Amino acid sequence: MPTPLVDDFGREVTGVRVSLTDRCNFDCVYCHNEGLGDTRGPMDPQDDEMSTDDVVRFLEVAADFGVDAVKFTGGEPMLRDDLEEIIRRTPDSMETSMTTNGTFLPGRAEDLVDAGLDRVNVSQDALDPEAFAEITKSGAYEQVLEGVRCAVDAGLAPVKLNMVVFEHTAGYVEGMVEHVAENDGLQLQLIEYMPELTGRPEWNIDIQRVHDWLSEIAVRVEHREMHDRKRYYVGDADAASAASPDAAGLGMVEIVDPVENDDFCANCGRVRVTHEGYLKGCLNRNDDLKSMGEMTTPEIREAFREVVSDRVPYYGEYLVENDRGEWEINEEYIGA
Ligand SMILES: Nc1nc2c(ncn2[C@@H]2O[C@H](COP(=O)(O)OP(=O)(O)OP(=O)(O)O)[C@@H](O)[C@H]2O)c(=O)[nH]1
Ligand SMILES: C[S@@+](CC[C@H](N)C(=O)[O-])C[C@H]1O[C@@H](n2cnc3c(N)ncnc32)[C@H](O)[C@@H]1O
Ligand code: SF4
Ligand code: SF4
Repeated sequence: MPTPLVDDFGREVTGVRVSLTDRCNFDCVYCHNEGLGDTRGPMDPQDDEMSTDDVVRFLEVAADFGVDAVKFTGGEPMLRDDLEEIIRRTPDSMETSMTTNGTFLPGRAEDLVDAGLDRVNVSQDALDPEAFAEITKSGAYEQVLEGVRCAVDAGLAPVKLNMVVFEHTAGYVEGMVEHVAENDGLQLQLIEYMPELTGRPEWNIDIQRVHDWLSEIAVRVEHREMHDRKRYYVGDADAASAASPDAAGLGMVEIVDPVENDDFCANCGRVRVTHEGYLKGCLNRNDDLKSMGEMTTPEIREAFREVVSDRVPYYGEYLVENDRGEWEINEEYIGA
């Protein structure tokens, strides 16, 4: 296995997140679209998207640089008809996962597994059709639940449910935690609402309150190496001694809390790729986009080395805290 590249802050790059499209059939009120703004627009395939061959060539280079995991995302990655082919052609050395809104999983989940998909995260912000409709601007609640069932049936358990915690969803957190504790094959990922790219800071809620509550009810707590994320195991205390964290009665709840969190950024080892084929060192930045040119293998290699060498932690380096406790751009990077 090749040795991963390391950036100037000692962070090994072991994962890539590839946005396959910025099209989407939802219009979630909070959507950061992986840092690229609005998903609204035509739903048909667009000329600006990387071709199947481009994506595969990129993944081959990443694998040569020791990257061992890829996450396909978007927009809605399942709007790509060639998704199965991309997954089939992903290097075997990589763990292959996808984050999706779930609507297209019915009828396709098995094909994705056959193609080599290892894991899936499905966004589900509430167990309430009305709240779901208000957040996603879609009426596809039942379709998403069916999508989750199909993913479990196709062998993708544990399926991670992604829930953004913000003003509209705070009241549904407890119900979602119970839901994953009571149902085998599900895990929950509570994502702190990130206002950096969407505006609306008034929707923030204090994620520390969720940590505190989970610490009280959890039977076990772990730290994940990536981002130093906390994982809480909740449910039947007797199940705590069970060998598998997915044992019946024990649900795993992971918190993704990147906002103003320099520990999170200090443990961030993933490079991003936009649907148009630009490399990006950080979700929150658009001033570090790097073209891969015509996407030949040598050009991709060169751009990959450059993006890694230019990566900096967003909180703690790109943004620094001033005397008043406010985060401001480190002047080193202004106009960089
Ligand atoms: N700022 C920031 N946010 C992140 C990062 N990784 C994940 N997130 C947030 O968490 C959301 C969900 O991430 P996913 O792509 O579903 O999965 P993941 O948690 O990153 O990865 P797995 O746990 O391996 O499936 C992202 O869309 C972001 O909002 C990161 O590196 N930086
Ligand atoms: C941009 S979506 C793309 C994949 C797919 N369309 C989906 O919704 O799962 C990836 C993840 O980002 C999360 N997300 C989007 N905007 C966010 C924000 N402002 N803060 C935190 N998470 C956000 C979504 O909930 C989703 O889980
Ligand atoms: S489904 Fe995903 S990409 Fe689409 S609007 Fe919602 S969060 Fe954004
Ligand atoms: S540096 Fe921080 S904000 Fe940027 S992608 Fe990594 S964890 Fe997210």
